[in-house]
Amino acid sequence: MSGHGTPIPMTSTPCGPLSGVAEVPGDKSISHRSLILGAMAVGETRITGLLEGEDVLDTAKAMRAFGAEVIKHDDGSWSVHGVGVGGFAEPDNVIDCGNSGTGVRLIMGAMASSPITATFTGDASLNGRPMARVTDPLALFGTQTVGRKGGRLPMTIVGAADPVPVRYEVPVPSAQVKSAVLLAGLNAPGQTVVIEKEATRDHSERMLAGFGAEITVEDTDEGRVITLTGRPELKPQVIAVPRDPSSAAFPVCAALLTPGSDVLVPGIGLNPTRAGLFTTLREMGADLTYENEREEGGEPVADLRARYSPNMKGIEVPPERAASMIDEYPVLSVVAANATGTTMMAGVKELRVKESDRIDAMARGLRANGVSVDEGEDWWSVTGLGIGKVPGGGTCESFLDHRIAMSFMVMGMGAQAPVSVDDGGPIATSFPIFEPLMASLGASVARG
Ligand SMILES: O=C(O)C1=C[C@@H](OP(=O)(O)O)[C@@H](O)[C@H](O)C1
Ligand SMILES: C=C(OP(=O)(O)O)C(=O)O
Repeated sequence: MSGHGTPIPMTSTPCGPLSGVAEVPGDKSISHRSLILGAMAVGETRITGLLEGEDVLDTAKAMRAFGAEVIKHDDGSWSVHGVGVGGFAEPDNVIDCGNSGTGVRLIMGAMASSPITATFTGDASLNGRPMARVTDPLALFGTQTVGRKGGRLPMTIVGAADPVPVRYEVPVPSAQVKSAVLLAGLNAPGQTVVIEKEATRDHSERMLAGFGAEITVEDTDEGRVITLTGRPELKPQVIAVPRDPSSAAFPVCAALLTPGSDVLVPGIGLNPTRAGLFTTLREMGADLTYENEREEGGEPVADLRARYSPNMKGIEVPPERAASMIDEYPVLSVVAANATGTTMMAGVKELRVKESDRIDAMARGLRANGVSVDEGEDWWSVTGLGIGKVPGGGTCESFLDHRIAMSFMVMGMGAQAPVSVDDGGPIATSFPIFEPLMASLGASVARG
């Protein structure tokens, strides 16, 4: 539950070379879904590689509150004893999802078509984020919602006693909205159809199929049409969570920026709906290779090898790539500052409603460290200074946002003077081993 504790200032000092193997934690999106779908299956789902970050641990707690048994074993694996679709019990207290948009939005969907009531809250960041994007489609199933002005948490959802299936075209590119509707559709009789104009991460579709739901995906002129048949009996699964590409982004980018570096980041999920950053970095001229490409647990996986890349050039990132790298723009902007020429990032309005307004948060911190940024409502551009030329020396606000804090720590590694953040506490939401992992590669990230 980020944002409840004392701020943890952190400073990253220029370093290099970084070398070694960076074993980043499990994928956050797949971890949330493993717990939620496990709770909606009948029997025991076994999970290895679960991300034990605060966001996912809050989802584990929530699944217990809805009646599932969630256990961590001594060998580090997890079990979820599910209650079946439609089997959720009414929680006897408020569900606190901490800092996690994915957690709260998916759980709202999962409970929406059951005759129970639940109240959701989060930290100051989450309580400022828009929830109408989820509660609007959930109302079509028959739920009622009472929240704060502007559709903000804390919010109570009265689940539909007699849910009806829906057909819904998602108005914003959001896998969270898509997934909330699909999860609600599980307990509605008949076919729920979700249409997305732009493809977003497809873990829910893949995992629902894995759990035995009847689900089809068609690419049509309307967009991706996903059809789910309600009221399946979900079968428990054995899940090996691949390592998170969004976490891999930090050691990868750090290696590109620090002289002499050569870092291997093994076992990274390279689902094409997630891999946009790596494509972009290669277009910029990064020395980034995929080794040992394979399939694990229904997801494409590879070992990433990143080496110091002194000759990267700014590019225009195609807007249609945005969804596949939406969480990676903050750290991309740090790489862009170390490239030559301008990097233009357009079609990224969604960045303004994440844990922070990420365009604003990065622009402030980049400027405080000597980098020029231009911005509009749905675009921003960074003027590259060339490798190693970012002055640094500034302190950045992290705005309760893990990705902002980690991006500025990476910036400090390749800058001319140390870079500080006012609060690195939120890093524990998605990457609890960030500090020891970066230290093991040779980076100098210190508290204070
Ligand atoms: O579905 C998911 O697991 C996620 C979807 C994305 O959010 P949006 O759906 O809001 O784009 C992403 O930013 C988040 O970190 C995880
Ligand atoms: C946007 C993110 O997470 P969430 O929406 O789950 O809070 C993220 O992890 O970058």
